[in-house]
Amino acid sequence: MTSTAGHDRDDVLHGKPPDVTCENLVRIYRTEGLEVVALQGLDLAIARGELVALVGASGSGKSTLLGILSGLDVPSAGTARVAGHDLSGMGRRERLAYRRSTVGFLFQQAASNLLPYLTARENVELPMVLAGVGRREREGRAQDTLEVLDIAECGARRPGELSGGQQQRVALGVALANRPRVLLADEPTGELDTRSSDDVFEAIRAANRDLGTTVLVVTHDALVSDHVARTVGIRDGRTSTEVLRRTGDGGVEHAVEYAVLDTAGRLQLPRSFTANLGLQDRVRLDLEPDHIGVWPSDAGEGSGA
Ligand SMILES: Nc1ncnc2c1ncn2[C@@H]1O[C@H](COP(=O)(O)OP(=O)(O)OP(=O)(O)O)[C@@H](O)[C@H]1O
Repeated sequence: MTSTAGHDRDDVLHGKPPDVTCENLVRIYRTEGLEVVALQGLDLAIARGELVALVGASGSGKSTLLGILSGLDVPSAGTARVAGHDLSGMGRRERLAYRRSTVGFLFQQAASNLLPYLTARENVELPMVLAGVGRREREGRAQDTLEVLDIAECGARRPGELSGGQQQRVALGVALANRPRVLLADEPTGELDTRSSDDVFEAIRAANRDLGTTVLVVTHDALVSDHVARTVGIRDGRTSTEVLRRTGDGGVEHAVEYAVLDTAGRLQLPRSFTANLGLQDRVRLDLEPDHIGVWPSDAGEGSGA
């Protein structure tokens, strides 16, 4: 078992300080007298320079988490920190600066937010113009960005003259223009065919590798979630599982699925396990020298192991 919160999980964080830290994050929506607990004590740590996929069923809290990390929403309780910013304590000015330069965003239909009368290059330069970056620096950075994302040949074309995948990569260039520490992507390949998805995911990987951008990508796309070193599963507003992939000797990839043990010692047992053994309400735990046994409450003493 492994946990993702805190600063001492070297196997997950590779010894680097985290860029994203959520501890016991809670978000409660109150509408018409009803309370929805969208995040219920979520823990997550993402190291600087990591690329992490976040997966989970509809309603599990993924968009709520991205809303908080993007600085649009604030948690009801718990802490969220991104690149040194405490997201619950930011004033208006810090929040604006945070959204402008610390985080970048890429959405499913990001391409539709490109300005149609500007070329790809001008679209990428626009956030730098707004941030007051000088012309020479702007042009150099736009060129670098287009090259890293493999769309340099599209620089002079307008969005209407580009494929869906190319448009999405230009949108990624816009998100990266001011060199954010962290990129938050919400279903960035959701609307694309396999080939274009591949290109967009490769561009995200290139940003992570060549620009050092820390990436959190929410996805239903197995092409993405099965090809990152770390996939975090979220269930009922908590991180519940993690799949870590390592390439071993001979280039063979190993994927190991872990349950997440949070800072309070809680873990979520997979539904298939609890259903299979009829576990509900309460279970009996036995501490063994190297593992913990979990039995149905009505199982006889000393069973199992
Ligand atoms: N503004 C809101 N007001 C009330 N409840 C909300 C609001 N936004 C989300 N919720 C509820 O919070 C829970 C988590 O929703 P969220 O949108 O974060 O899930 P999600 O994992 O992103 O789902 P999807 O994959 O469908 O986008 C759901 O029960 C949802 O109905």
